[in-house]
Amino acid sequence: MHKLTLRTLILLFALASAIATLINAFLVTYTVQKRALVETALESNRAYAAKLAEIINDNLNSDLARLRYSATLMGQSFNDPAQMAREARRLLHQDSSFSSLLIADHEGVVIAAEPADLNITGKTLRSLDPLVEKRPLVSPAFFSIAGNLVVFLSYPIRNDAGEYLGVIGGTIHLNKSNSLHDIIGKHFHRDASSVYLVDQSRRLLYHTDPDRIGEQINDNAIIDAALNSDNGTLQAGNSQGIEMLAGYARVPQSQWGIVVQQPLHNVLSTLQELMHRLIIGMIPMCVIGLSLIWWVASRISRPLRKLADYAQQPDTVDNIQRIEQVDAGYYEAVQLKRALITGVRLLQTRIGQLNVQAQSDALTGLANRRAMDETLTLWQETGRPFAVLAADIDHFKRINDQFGHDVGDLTLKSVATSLRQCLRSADLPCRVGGEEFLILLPDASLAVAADVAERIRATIAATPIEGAGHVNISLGVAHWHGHQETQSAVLKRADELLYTAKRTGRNRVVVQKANTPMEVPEPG
Ligand SMILES: Nc1nc2c(ncn2[C@@H]2O[C@H](COP(=O)(O)OP(=O)(O)OP(=O)(O)O)[C@@H](O)[C@H]2O)c(=O)[nH]1
Repeated sequence: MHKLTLRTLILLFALASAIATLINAFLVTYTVQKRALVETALESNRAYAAKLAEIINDNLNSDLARLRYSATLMGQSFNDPAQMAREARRLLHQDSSFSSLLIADHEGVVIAAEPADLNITGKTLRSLDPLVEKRPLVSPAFFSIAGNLVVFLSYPIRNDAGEYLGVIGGTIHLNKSNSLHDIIGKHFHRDASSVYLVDQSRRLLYHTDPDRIGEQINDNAIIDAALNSDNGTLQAGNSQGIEMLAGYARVPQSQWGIVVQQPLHNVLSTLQELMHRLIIGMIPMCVIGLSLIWWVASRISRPLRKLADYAQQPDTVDNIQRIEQVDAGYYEAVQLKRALITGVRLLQTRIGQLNVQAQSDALTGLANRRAMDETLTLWQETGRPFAVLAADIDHFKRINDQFGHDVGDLTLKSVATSLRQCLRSADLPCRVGGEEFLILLPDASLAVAADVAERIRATIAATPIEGAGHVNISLGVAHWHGHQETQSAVLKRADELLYTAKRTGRNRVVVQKANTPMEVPEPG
């Protein structure tokens, strides 16, 4: 049997739709939120990088401005080493921008340096670019004469006649606390993000992780972008292969690049947390929704289910009543119910007709032997007492022979009509042979049965038949005495009594003697 019910189908469909809708909503929400978060993170990193680049640039410009002031003074007293040393000391201690100060002549030989313990006076500068360029410069990172990783800010010294005399420069020690650390470190305070500053040669001047300062980084798309455009954003893998959301900007004065970045997974973790909460929050509504669908599905399917069940038992006696009691509730079920009632009625009527046909004699419409046997079986089971009349038309052969078979048939029908007229509705007249009849009289005593038999005999004798005139009938009357004898015994006895009636002159009734069930009158 097919187990898939309408309710299950509705539920499965509703469940599938709900799941598909939720997944779709979930995916759309996730995608839109992810894009928004990524774009926001990228833009915020870019803005922060641009701001840092601007501050660093301003800082470098103000450092160079201080060097210019000192260079102007030194241009006037370049031949006075003591004066130059004083100016270098003053400048170094003016603020904490530089880690050291030095003045070199036009060949790059250090003629004064602060702090004095650097011991580099008389040595030649490592980076000779300032001497070649003869303009204010910010160098890439390099290892100084003193062995420190530094950047060198320099300004040319000229006398009043504009003659180039040498250079004054300040170093920023990248591995020690310095102004860049102050600027970037002070402003930067967001979790899981990192910021770094690279020079033109891709060397780290500052990094959130101090151990990485001085490291040269090749093959990094974010650094490429930072060194080659003013500012922008990029989602790319870093040198460790971690996907990063980076904002970058270039420091115009030094052509350094500053990068602010955070791992993509870090940005998305908040979104995942959000989606997790979304799912948890949706569960109660899902449960309520599905319960509602379950209830509605039950309401929709209940009448159809009942109608389907009842449709499987169309010939059950009270089926129509049960179908009528189904609360259909909506148009389709109402129509189905009506159609089912009509169909079942039709079927039952037809079955009834077939039953009648199967149990009745086609010529007379009386019950046939099968119907009689069924009735007797029922009475046997219930112990219902009855009397039997065995009847036979007298000289019926002659009617056939004399008037033809059609008149014979007419005679049989007429006798059947007379039998019905003489009987109660509970009595059962049966045609069991050609012109032989058995009449069962339930709950009738022998005396009553004898009266009925006589009434039948007289009625038939008095009823003229078209084409045949009057016919007579002989009857034997027996009574069943209950379970001490079989039903076939009482039928046989009635038959024998009929035989007696025939033998003793026909057109008569012979009745079983009272209280002698097994005693049958001898033929006279
Ligand atoms: N017309 C007609 N005749 C039938 C039918 N069935 C049986 N018969 C005839 O009924 C006749 C019965 O004749 P018999 O058994 O000799 O009995 P009877 O002539 O009635 O004589 P008794 O019973 O001794 O009075 C036969 O001629 C059958 O052919 C039927 O359905 N229609």
